[in-house]
Amino acid sequence: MTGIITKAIGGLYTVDASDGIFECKARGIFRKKKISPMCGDNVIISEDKDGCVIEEILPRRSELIRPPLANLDLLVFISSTVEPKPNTLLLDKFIAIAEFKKIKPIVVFTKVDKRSGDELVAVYRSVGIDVFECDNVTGEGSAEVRAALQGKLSAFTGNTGVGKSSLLNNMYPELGLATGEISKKLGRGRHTTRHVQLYKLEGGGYIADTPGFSSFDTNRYDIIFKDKLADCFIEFAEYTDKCRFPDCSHTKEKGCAVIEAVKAGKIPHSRFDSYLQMYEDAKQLKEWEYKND
Ligand SMILES: Nc1nc2c(ncn2[C@@H]2O[C@H](COP(=O)(O)OP(=O)(O)OP(=O)(O)O)[C@@H](O)[C@H]2O)c(=O)[nH]1
Ligand SMILES: [Zn+2]
Repeated sequence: MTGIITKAIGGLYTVDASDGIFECKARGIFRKKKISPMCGDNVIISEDKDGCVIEEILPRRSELIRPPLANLDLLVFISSTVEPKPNTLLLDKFIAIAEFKKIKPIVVFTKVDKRSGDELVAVYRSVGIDVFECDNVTGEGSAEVRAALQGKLSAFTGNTGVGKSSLLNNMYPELGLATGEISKKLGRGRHTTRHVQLYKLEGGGYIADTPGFSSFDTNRYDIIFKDKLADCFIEFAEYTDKCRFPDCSHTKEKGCAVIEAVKAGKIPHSRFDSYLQMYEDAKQLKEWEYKND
């Protein structure tokens, strides 16, 4: 039987399989190989008189270590247009990390009833990122986000107060009804538990409750090597091979095609500013400090 791990606590795994939900232990072989099953893992399980066992972990599409989560398809970044104020540097940091991890980033601007998100939306759309606008008071925009999440494994992140819970409640009223305070829990700023958990969505897909992941504290997660950073800004791709110097850092060089594109208005200034800032941060770090796990 195959299934997906929806909870992993103390060596006990909850697996959602076609035949139902099973509590499983892992084969000792995993410990020997130093791999441990994670939430989001697709696994093959077997059942005997002693209970259920995870026999095999299928290849991962993506992998996050903190929080431990496999096969995440989408990282959804929620940002308010007003209060708390949008912070493009933090947003770009998270988008870059998602790109680095081969997870698709999605951006949602909330509170558009109070302030238009048009300018921000234009920036991210021009880059080629999927962007949504939501007014969580009326629920406008939530159906579009929900449709984008259908059939995927997604995680939400965003500063406290941006409207994560409100959006989740608008998108999945059934989740709230079925499980009480779940959607509030999913959106909470300060997590009380340390465990990742997946919630199954009606119509297919899962949402990850990722403790500690909801605040924009990127430094605690991953830092991208400076020579890999440009690849994480997807709109740079069509210019980087046109730079005069093959080892161009795209920060100040003569004949840098990326800088030319910024000047010509083809790459948004705010994105380039974020790149420069992140490049500076990456330069400060010694190699052993990187945790590109
Ligand atoms: N006007 C307006 N208010 C909103 C919108 N979305 C959320 N709010 C309000 O903003 C406040 C914070 O919303 P929450 O949904 O609790 O935000 P959160 O991101 O879940 O916050 P944490 O749980 O602290 O992480 C609440 O008072 C909401 O009513 C919106 O689109 N428009
Ligand atoms: Zn360059």
